[in-house]
Amino acid sequence: MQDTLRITEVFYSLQGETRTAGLPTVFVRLTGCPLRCQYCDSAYAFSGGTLRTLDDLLEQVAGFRPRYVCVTGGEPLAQPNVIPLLKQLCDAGYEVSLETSGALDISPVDPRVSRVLDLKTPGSKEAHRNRYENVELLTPNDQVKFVICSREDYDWAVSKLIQYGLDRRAGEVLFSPSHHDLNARELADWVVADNLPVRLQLQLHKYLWNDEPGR
Ligand SMILES: C[S@@+](CC[C@H](N)C(=O)[O-])C[C@H]1O[C@@H](n2cnc3c(N)ncnc32)[C@H](O)[C@@H]1O
Ligand SMILES: Nc1nc2[nH]cc(C(=O)O)c2c(=O)[nH]1
Ligand code: SF4
Ligand SMILES: [Mg+2]
Repeated sequence: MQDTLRITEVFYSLQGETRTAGLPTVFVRLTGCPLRCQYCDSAYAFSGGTLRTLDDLLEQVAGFRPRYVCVTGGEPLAQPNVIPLLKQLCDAGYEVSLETSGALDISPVDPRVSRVLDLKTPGSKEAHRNRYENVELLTPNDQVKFVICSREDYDWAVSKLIQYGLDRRAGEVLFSPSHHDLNARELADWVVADNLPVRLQLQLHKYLWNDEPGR
């Protein structure tokens, strides 16, 4: 029996988030997540999916001839075989990123991967799942993201930014409005008023393609 992963979708699109926003990227979305963030835009990946071998997945990714590959979900780290997948994607020469809730240990991830650690805010209703040991492991190749639902979430994110010196640990600190919960302009004005060392992130794919799966 070959190593397998449960996969919801593999698609080629423009990266809508993070430091590679706007760049053509292959997305590999793993099925299943132990969290239930109030705002989750990918709930269709909680169940279902198809069991795929690593070889089969690597071959499909190669068919797009990408430079960038983003492994997301669901929660990718909930499937142990994501670790060899990430290594093999790096070995194949792609620039690989991993989107993770940060509820699971990020230490086994290949150091060539840019880990995008989402620190869950109180507004997500899953902040109790944050594994703060992960914060100590961040390097300049990694990114930290806060998805912000309200002014209370913003104040909480600023307190974590200061408490952990996140802008010095990670290569990027991203503040993203929770789509439907918070107006992007309001968040932009707060970031400027407070002169924060963070990047406002808008989900480009939602402006381009609304909320369609596979885009
Ligand atoms: C769908 S999750 C999958 C990866 C992983 N489970 C996680 O939470 O990082 C990918 C990213 O989308 C963000 N996201 C989900 N729903 C969102 C929304 N309504 N508005 C803004 N960002 C959202 C998540 O917070 C996370 O940073
Ligand atoms: N275009 C596009 N960019 C993305 N970046 C992160 C995504 C995700 O769902 O994790 C995503 C997505 O679903 N689509
Ligand atoms: S951890 Fe990620 S996939 Fe899971 S519910 Fe939260 S946003 Fe959705
Ligand atoms: Mg998405």
